[in-house]
This record gives sequence, C-alpha cells and structure tokens, in this order.
Amino acid sequence: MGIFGKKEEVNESIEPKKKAISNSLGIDLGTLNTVIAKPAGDKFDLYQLPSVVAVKKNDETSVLAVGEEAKMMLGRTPEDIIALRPLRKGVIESIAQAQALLVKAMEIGKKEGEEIGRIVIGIPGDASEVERNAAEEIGRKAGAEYVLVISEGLSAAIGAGLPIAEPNGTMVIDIGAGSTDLVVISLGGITDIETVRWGGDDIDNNIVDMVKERFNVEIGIHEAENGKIKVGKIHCKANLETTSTDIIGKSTIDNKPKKVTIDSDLIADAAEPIVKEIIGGLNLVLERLSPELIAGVYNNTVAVGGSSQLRGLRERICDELEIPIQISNDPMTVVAKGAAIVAAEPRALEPEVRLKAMK
Ligand SMILES: Nc1ncnc2c1ncn2[C@@H]1O[C@H](COP(=O)(O)OP(=O)(O)OP(=O)(O)O)[C@@H](O)[C@H]1O
Repeated sequence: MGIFGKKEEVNESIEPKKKAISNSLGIDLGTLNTVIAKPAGDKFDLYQLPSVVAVKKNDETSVLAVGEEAKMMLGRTPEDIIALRPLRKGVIESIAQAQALLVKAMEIGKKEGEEIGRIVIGIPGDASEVERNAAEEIGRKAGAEYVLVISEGLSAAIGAGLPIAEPNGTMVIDIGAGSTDLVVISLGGITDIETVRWGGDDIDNNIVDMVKERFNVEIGIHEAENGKIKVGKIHCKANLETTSTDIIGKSTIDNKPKKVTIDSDLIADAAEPIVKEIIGGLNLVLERLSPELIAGVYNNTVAVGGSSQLRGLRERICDELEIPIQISNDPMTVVAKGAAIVAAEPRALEPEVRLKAMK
C-alpha cells in the first residue's frame, strides 16, 4: 500500500513527480543508536552506529572517536578522555558532538567520492525551535546541501506505510531509549503529540537499582539491558511465560563477584513506572482526541522503537485502553526509512501528492 493509503488515488497530473535524487539519506538521530537509511531502488541500505563520541576531557569539542570505537571506551576511558552521548532523552545536548556523529553517519551512508545532497533528520516531535534549528545547522555543517528536520513520529508513520493522508487519523507510539513519542496524524500532518521523557534507558536504570536492592549486588547497565532484552516482559493480564537469566555483578557486602538470577517478573517490575508514564501519556492523547479520529486510531496504531519489542506491551495497552495496537516488524529502522522516503521525495509530506511507499 502507498504511504497515503489508496494506490488508486495516485494523480500524477497534480504535479509531475520530481526525479528522486539518489544521494539522499534519512537519519534517525537517536539517544542510543543512530540509524541511517539510504534509498536503493525500492529498498533501503541500512546502517547503524552507536550514538557515542569520545572527546578530550578538557575540550569537549575535540572529538577523538565516534560510534563503535567510542562506545568501546564508555566507562573504560583513560583519565584525559571521556566517552559521551551527544543526545540525552532524545534532545541534542552538545552541538559539536552531535555534528561529529552526523558527519560519521553521512560518511557511512555515502559511497567514496559521493556528495550527499539531501538529508532528512528525524528528531523528537516536541523538540523546541532552538533544537530543530540546531539539528538543521549540524546537518549543514556536516556537509549536506539541503537539510530537513521532521518529527520522528511522522517519519515512523511514513516508514511503516501508515495511511497518513487519510482524514481518519493514525497513531504512532515510538518507545526509544530516552523518550517516548505519541503522535496522532491525519491529512498528512501531526494533529497531536505527547512526549513522555521515559524509555528503555530508564528501565535499565531501574533494573540496576532493583537488583542492588533485592540481592545486594551491583550490576553494569549493559548487563541490565542485555537481561531486559533476553527475558524482559511487561505486566499484563495475559499469562506470559516467565524466563530467567544469570548475571554476574559485584557484591555490595564483600565486593566479590556474585551471580544473580533475574527473571521476567523483575524486569516487569522495573519497567512498570515507565509503562505507567506511557499509559498516562496515551490517556492524555485520547482525552484530547476528536471523535472523528478515534476510529482511525483504533484501526491504525503502530508501536515502533526498540523498546516496543518488550513482550506484553501490545496486551497491556489493549488491557488499559482497548486499542488493538500493532508492533512494527522493523521497530528500530522505521524512523530512518521514513526519513529516507522524505529525503528522496520531500513532497512525500504533502497530502495532495500520493506517493507509493518504499518497503
Ligand atoms: N528486543 C528488545 N526488547 C526490549 N527492549 C529492546 C529490545 N531491543 C532494543 N531494546 C531497547 O530499545 C532502546 C533503543 O531503541 P531505539 O534505537 O529505538 O532508541 P533511540 O532511537 O536511540 O532513542 P530515542 O528515540 O529515545 O532517541 C534501548 O533502550 C534498548 O535497550
């Protein structure tokens, strides 16, 4: 199906479709991961890099490493080097570091000798004018000729092939690492947005705290995240299987290595405050939603973002809100794909143009 729904409504005579430029990229500048999508025929080449940069401690604008190399340094850097994330809770914290990340993303996405003409960057929907300008500025400084910044929610909806131009409404629930965007779209534009500044990172932090409290063992944040991905679930009425995994941490009693077994229920307890915040945000959106859009939202709500993969999310949202949401089958790349569609054809954002979605 086209991104605007009905393929038969294609009306090439409205305006001749401009030739898509080949050197365009869609970039999802995330708190944890930066995803790059490059249109390649009717598919995408996809690349990913950790959103981490290593800088000199006394000059945080001097970037020493970006991406995978910098990630290896997190928590292990020599005294004069620090590894940092340029984004916190979805918001750009350091322009110089975010620019370094974007330059690297563009290098990864282009072929040798190729210039990148157009990039589209997905940023959180509630980003301020200052943040939007900052993202545009770093795009231009990174060397793109033309930079467009769009809401991650809208980008995800386009990437997921939702019928965004329909008047009935669709909704995207984007649960990332640092934040969750709840976006209602109709007639090709955002009609409502609620951003909850909680996501998967907060679940990981809660797991670390909970393991310390229950077992007197300190575990690393990466171990907490791995445990969450392996056995995690969310409390819901459905009887989901409980599984467990072993993690080695440091005893807070005698400092010795100690093995602890964490199970799905512990992760669900750790996730519960974040789930409550997300449900609270959804309730606010539903409260504001006009009756004209409720049927579209009921039929077309998709959850995206890495944290949407937690088992039980679909069931819990249905338990509490009676909306039968779908979980995207490519939750971590759909924002970048949507941005790449817009980068290849910026008029994808205009409701009167019916475009065929690239899958
Ligand atoms: N299978 C999984 N189950 C649960 N959580 C997962 C899974 N895979 C990844 N995650 C979590 O998803 C989050 C990363 O998702 P994503 O890449 O969408 O975020 P991001 O775009 O970097 O963040 P943001 O949108 O907040 O800027 C992390 O918290 C990660 O632990």
